[in-house]
This record gives sequence, C-alpha cells and structure tokens, in this order.
Amino acid sequence: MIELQDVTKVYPNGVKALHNVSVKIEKSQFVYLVGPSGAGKSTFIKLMYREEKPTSGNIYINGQNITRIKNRHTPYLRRSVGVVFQDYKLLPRLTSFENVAFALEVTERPSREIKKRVMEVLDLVNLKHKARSYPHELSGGEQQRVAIARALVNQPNILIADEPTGNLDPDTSWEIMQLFERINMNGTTVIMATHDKEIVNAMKKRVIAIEGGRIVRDELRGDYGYED
Ligand SMILES: Nc1ncnc2c1ncn2[C@@H]1O[C@H](COP(=O)(O)OP(=O)(O)OP(=O)(O)O)[C@@H](O)[C@H]1O
Repeated sequence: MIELQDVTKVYPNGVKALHNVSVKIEKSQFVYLVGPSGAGKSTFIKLMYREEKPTSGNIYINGQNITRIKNRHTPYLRRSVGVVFQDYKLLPRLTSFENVAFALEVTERPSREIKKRVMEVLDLVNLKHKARSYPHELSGGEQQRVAIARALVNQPNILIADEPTGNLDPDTSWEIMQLFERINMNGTTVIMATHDKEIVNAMKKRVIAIEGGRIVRDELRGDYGYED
C-alpha cells in the first residue's frame, strides 16, 4: 500500500537527506520511524504527502505513483493521507469544529451532513464538548486531538505523524498513543516519526531506523534502540 523504490532526496542547498531508500509498508501496519536528529525522518514523511518531491526514485501510495501525479491532483492524495504535526498547526481564529470542518473536502454537501461528520470525528477523539473552543482555550493534548480529528475527517487509510507527542507530557503522550492504536485497529495504516523511547519500547510495533538518510534497521516488533 506504501512503497518507496530507490528514493533519493537532495535539497536545493545540496543536503542529501535520503539515499536510495526502498521500503514497503503494508495496509494496516503501525510503523515507528526512529533515528538521530537530522537523519531524514521528516523528509521521509514529507515525501509521503507530497510536501517535498524526491530527486529520484518512485513512491507508490495506494497503488498510485505519486511522483508522477500533477500538482493539481495533490489534494486527492491528501484525502487518503492524513497528517499530524508536533506543533498541531491549528488555525488560531477557528474553533475546534471549524478547524475540522475546514479540512473536510466538501462538494456541495448539505451543512447538516458536514456537521454530522465533524461531530463524529470530534467524538472519536473525545472532544465533542470542546467543539466551540478556540485552540488557545485547549490544553496541548486537546489541541493535538483536534489536529488528529482534522487528519481523519476525510477518512484517510493512512495516518502519518511527525513527532506528535514531542510537545506533550508523558501522560498526555500515552493518551495520544492509545488514540493512534485505536485508529490503527480500525484498519488505518499509522506511520509515526518519534524520539520517544518509552513509547516505542512499550508498543512493540514495526520500527524502521534511519541514519544519515539510509534505513539501517527494520524490525517487525522492534525497540527504539538509542539512548536519548
Ligand atoms: N528544506 C530543507 N532544505 C535543506 N535542507 C533540509 C531541509 N529540510 C531538511 N534538511 C536537511 O536534511 C537532513 C534531514 O532532515 P530531516 O528534517 O528529514 O531530519 P529528521 O530525522 O526529521 O530530524 P529531527 O529528528 O531533528 O526532526 C538534515 O541534514 C536537514 O538539515
């Protein structure tokens, strides 16, 4: 369902962030991307939702070669790939409800249908009661749950997250992980870049380690494997 074939990414300043990376991720897998700072994890993630394009190689998402699609088709790709960031990236002047609704791809759908879908995903992240709150009125964990609801509103079959617990305390991080686990149990592929050793070691999922732009380890029930 996700396949990188011999992918290399060189940024315009000459930094080679990924070197000939080839990997397959099956449907409904849960994958941690680990590795030292600057290893290429964020670059790997950005390539999957076409925030960056590879310099060479091919990337298949749900059978489609996304290195070949036209820029105007990127929004279609983003319906099947939800993204969550470390710093939430909510729009500050919109409520939780509006942040989620804004992401919903609407093609002349009646407003009651939009409302139903948005409330469904807010319910999934246990935040129905904060639908009218603005981001600054929410805790970090709540903001991240709104961001997860936003990532899920178009029912993507892949959820990618770049250090989603990076700004959260350990208890809140565990709540977010339980949510990811629940989303994964419903069949969504989850790929998460993280520096959180405790989480990776406790969850026993597939671990792909990247160092210097290369995959150096790939284990089905792996450990974090670094000391930080
Ligand atoms: N837009 C960019 N332009 C130039 N170089 C970049 C750009 N983005 C990242 N890099 C470089 O590419 C390399 C890989 O960076 P990347 O952000 O993918 O690493 P990372 O593993 O996610 O690191 P971290 O754990 O610190 O987030 C680094 O050397 C980084 O400085």
